[in-house]
Amino acid sequence: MSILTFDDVMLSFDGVRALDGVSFSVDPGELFAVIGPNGAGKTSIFNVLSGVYRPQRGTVRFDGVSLLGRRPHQIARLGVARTFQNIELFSNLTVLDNLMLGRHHHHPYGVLAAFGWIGKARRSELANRHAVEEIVDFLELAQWRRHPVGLLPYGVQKRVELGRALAAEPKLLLLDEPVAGMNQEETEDMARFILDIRDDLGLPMVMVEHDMGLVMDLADRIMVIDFGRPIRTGTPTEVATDPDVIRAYLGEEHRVES
Ligand SMILES: Nc1ncnc2c1ncn2[C@@H]1O[C@H](COP(=O)(O)OP(=O)(O)OP(=O)(O)O)[C@@H](O)[C@H]1O
Repeated sequence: MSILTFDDVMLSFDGVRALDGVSFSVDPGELFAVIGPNGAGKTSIFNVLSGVYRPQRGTVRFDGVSLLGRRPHQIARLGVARTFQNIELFSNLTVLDNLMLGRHHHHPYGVLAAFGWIGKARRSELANRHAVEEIVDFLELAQWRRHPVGLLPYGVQKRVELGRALAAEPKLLLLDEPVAGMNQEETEDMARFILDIRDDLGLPMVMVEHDMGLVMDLADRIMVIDFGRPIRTGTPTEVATDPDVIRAYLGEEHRVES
């Protein structure tokens, strides 16, 4: 039983077809990657998934409910968390405070305090702090926990952003070019954390990424798209040896000998 299904999704802007009959599904615990050349429609898939764009045709279902017509914050509340190509954190706030903000929908104390339930609010705050400290340990952020995010190296900031997404305790994680702009060491660290998220937390992920090596190494399955249409969906080996994929996108140098 899939956790996410995209079925025959069509999205166009003034006659430009960004997505033209895209279908795929993601299984529980699966790391599913979407690759394709510039303008192929990768970001559009994420924007449909997170409620930014509404497709003209097709269905999108997550955990048994339709996502179409829902606003981004409603989709987030259903358990879909996202990281962004450009870091979206509060650079003046510390790592801990940014992670706490990732738990905002676990923060009932505005209302509780208004009714005088301060004790309960305090317990909720402690539970949130505890959850955030677990993420700090998991992503090896302890040495920076009280540093303002804006002063940290780029690769660490991207890791904090991943932590902010995890802080929401999502059921599905969308990773938008998680290693874009990273050096090799930062890329290897991020790859390790992505694998830990899948293997230790069992969290399903959809990843859009240009770094072909990373996608081939990490993903369980890959969908290759071009001009808004899926060319091939399969395991890394199946995709890398598919003649249509090689012709359309990968180039001979990426061919996996089998
Ligand atoms: N808001 C928009 N208005 C008009 N056209 C758009 C809009 N968003 C996307 N498109 C068009 O849809 C197509 C797919 O774009 P999309 O950004 O999804 O591709 P992409 O694969 O993410 O590209 P990149 O790798 O460059 O980020 C492109 O032709 C793009 O110009």
